[in-house]
Amino acid sequence: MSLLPKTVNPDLQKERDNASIKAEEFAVWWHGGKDRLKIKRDLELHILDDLDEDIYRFPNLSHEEIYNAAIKDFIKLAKKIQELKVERNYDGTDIWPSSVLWGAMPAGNPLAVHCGMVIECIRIQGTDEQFEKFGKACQSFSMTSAYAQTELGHGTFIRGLETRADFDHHTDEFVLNTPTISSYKWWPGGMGQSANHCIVPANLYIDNVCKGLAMFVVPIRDMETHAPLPGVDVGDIGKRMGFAGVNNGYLGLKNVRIPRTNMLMRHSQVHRDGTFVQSPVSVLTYFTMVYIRCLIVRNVATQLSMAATIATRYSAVRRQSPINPNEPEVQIIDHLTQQKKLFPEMANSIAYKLAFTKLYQLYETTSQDIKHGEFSRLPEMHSLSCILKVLCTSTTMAGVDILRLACGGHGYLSSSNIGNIYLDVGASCTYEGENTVLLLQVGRFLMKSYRSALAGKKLAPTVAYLQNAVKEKSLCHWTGSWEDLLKILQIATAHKTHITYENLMARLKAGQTEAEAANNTGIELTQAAELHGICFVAATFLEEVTGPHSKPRSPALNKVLGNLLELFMISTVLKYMHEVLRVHKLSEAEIRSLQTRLEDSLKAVRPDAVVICDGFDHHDRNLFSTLGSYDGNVYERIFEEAKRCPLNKQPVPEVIHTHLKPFMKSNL
Ligand SMILES: CCCCCCCCCCCCCCCCCCCCCC(=O)SCCNC(=O)CCNC(=O)[C@H](O)C(C)(C)COP(=O)(O)OP(=O)(O)OC[C@H]1O[C@@H](n2cnc3c(N)ncnc32)[C@H](O)[C@@H]1OP(=O)(O)O
Ligand SMILES: Cc1cc2nc3c(=O)[nH]c(=O)nc-3n(C[C@H](O)[C@H](O)[C@H](O)COP(=O)(O)OP(=O)(O)OC[C@H]3O[C@@H](n4cnc5c(N)ncnc54)[C@H](O)[C@@H]3O)c2cc1C
Repeated sequence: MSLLPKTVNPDLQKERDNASIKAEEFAVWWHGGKDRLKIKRDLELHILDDLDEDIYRFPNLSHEEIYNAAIKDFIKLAKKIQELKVERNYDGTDIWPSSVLWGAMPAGNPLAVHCGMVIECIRIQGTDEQFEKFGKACQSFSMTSAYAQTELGHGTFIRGLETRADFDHHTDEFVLNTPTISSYKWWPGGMGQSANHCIVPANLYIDNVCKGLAMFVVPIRDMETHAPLPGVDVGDIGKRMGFAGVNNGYLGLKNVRIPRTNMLMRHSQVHRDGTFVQSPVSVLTYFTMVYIRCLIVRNVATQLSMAATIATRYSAVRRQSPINPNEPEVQIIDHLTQQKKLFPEMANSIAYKLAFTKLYQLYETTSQDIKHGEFSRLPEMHSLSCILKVLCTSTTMAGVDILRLACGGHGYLSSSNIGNIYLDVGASCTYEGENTVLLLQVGRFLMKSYRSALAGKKLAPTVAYLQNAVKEKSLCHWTGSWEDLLKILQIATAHKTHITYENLMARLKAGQTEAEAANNTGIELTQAAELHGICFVAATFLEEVTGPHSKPRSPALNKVLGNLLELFMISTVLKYMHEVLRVHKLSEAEIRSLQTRLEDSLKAVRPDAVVICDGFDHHDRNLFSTLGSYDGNVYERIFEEAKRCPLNKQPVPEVIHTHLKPFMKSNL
């Protein structure tokens, strides 16, 4: 019998009653309007309510059981979404790469890469005819696929990939091989047993001359029997730290033949006579990664808001220690240090979600440009998607752990679901470009931009601030306004960029090659990149709160957003104070006033913390947390989950009879 009360925990109810805004108003803003919020809720209602609950307890299952359950759940979801016939997600992205659906599959989704990455890859890299043939088959699931780029020996350094595709003039085919153990494809999501096709990036050879990287649609399993095709060695790579149901796989190819027309040929082509037509821009092969990096920002910001919701609701329900002796124990959310753990992470999730919206607009413009043969936005797009992917994933990984600590011992329970979120987010720091490697890419872009700024050339919009900041070595007058806080961060970034540039040049002058100098300047390049990203995120947040709004907001909601912005700006400037002080000598009194503002902003957020999290509007089934459900009946849920533990099924487990008792007896 369920112990769960039908009522909401009174402390949580009190929070909702006394807040300055209604959660609904925040939810409408957060989801970009009433219509979009409705799409999300309809989708959740349609897909979540009759899903099998057991998958949420997947830590109790074996690797194989998790995979089986994940496949079955995916099919249920897919059928329901097909019934709905919705095409766009609430944030304007395609319905398939949807963060709502992501949350519905807590052990991971063996066809996430198929839905989220491969379909877009075929759209970007394939011709319209190829999309008709392969893309549509993926959309309808008559074909299932994986994106098989990474090899056992190379993930980061794509130019080092060893898989080769040789053109056979006689048969009009490509012959694919992974000639060494290190060239085995390793890691692709869904490749183990789920996919019957792969997109394989491989080096293209014509008459034994390498033409560079191209992408090939390679059937790996029989369309009828699903058995591996001749020459294909495929399987699951074994348990990962997280991503339990994702079916990450390995793949070896030995003389596997595919028709020439299975090479994705939007940007480069091989004709029947073997003529090779080069892509107008070689890095277009990398553009699918740009797309996924954008989606990761949205996904991970959502995961941070999930963890923040769990920890904040729990902190409103949990009582521990009085603040004033002789008074009752307070809700732990009233301890100021607890607020410092919770609220900055709420603000971070908002900041990155807003940054995603801007990033995605740039992605859509850049994609349109590419279709029309215009490539000038690519470097900026690449740099921005890299830095936001890095900052959002690393901030979230650290933030989720802080939120876990904020839940004390119970945060460590598997049933809090924070551990699972942490492991998912941890993977995102590595996949789709390891974070340090991506920071170095951004550092490289900053060096180029700085050189252009020194030459008085026009810079790309997201680095345009460097131009002024280069001239303005410090702030003339410090008022401490949000605009000043942003400006000081920008000047600190320009300074960091400047000294990094100087050090790079000094190394070049001393005779180091460009590559050696870049390697030796790596630490500063990554630091400059991080600061640059922070400036973008801060500017976006500031613009949202103070700029002209497309949809009018109530003064109360504006105040709440202003409180969160204040917390974000002050926390950020304090975090990077060591860089700020290099360009502006803030006085002791000015620094103290920032500390006071930090404390005040926490207090300002406090009354609305629960409704802000309610406004993130996470369905209980997505959170699936004993600590974070809407009704706040924490202790009853923890108790119920303990009772469900498989070990408690019998009062005395078999192993006690067979081992522990005999051992105890032997020691009598
Ligand atoms: C029914 C329910 C349905 C539910 C559906 C539910 C669906 C739910 C879905 C939910 C949502 C989905 C969430 C995701 C989930 C994902 C899961 C996990 C996926 C993980 C997938 C992967 O993990 S897949 C492998 C990714 N693997 C990398 O990520 C390798 C990194 N490695 C590099 O990326 C390059 O290797 C590296 C370092 C740049 C050097 O490359 P390199 O050495 O060749 O190049 P250089 O450094 O020399 O650079 C030469 C010049 O190229 C420029 N440039 C470089 N890249 C450029 C680029 N991309 N665009 C433009 N320009 C670029 C550069 O800026 C230079 O420009 P310049 O010369 O002007 O300075
Ligand atoms: C959960 C998960 C899912 C994945 N899914 C897919 C998928 O679907 N398809 C796919 O193709 N791949 C997939 N991958 C692979 C993933 O893309 C790679 O692991 C990732 O790109 C990192 O590459 P790597 O493993 O070679 O790391 P490495 O590059 O070997 O990194 C190891 C260390 O070396 C450092 N390093 C490497 N190069 C440099 C450099 N140039 N400068 C400075 N430091 C450097 C890194 O910073 C890091 O500290 C997945 C990985 C994971 C973990």
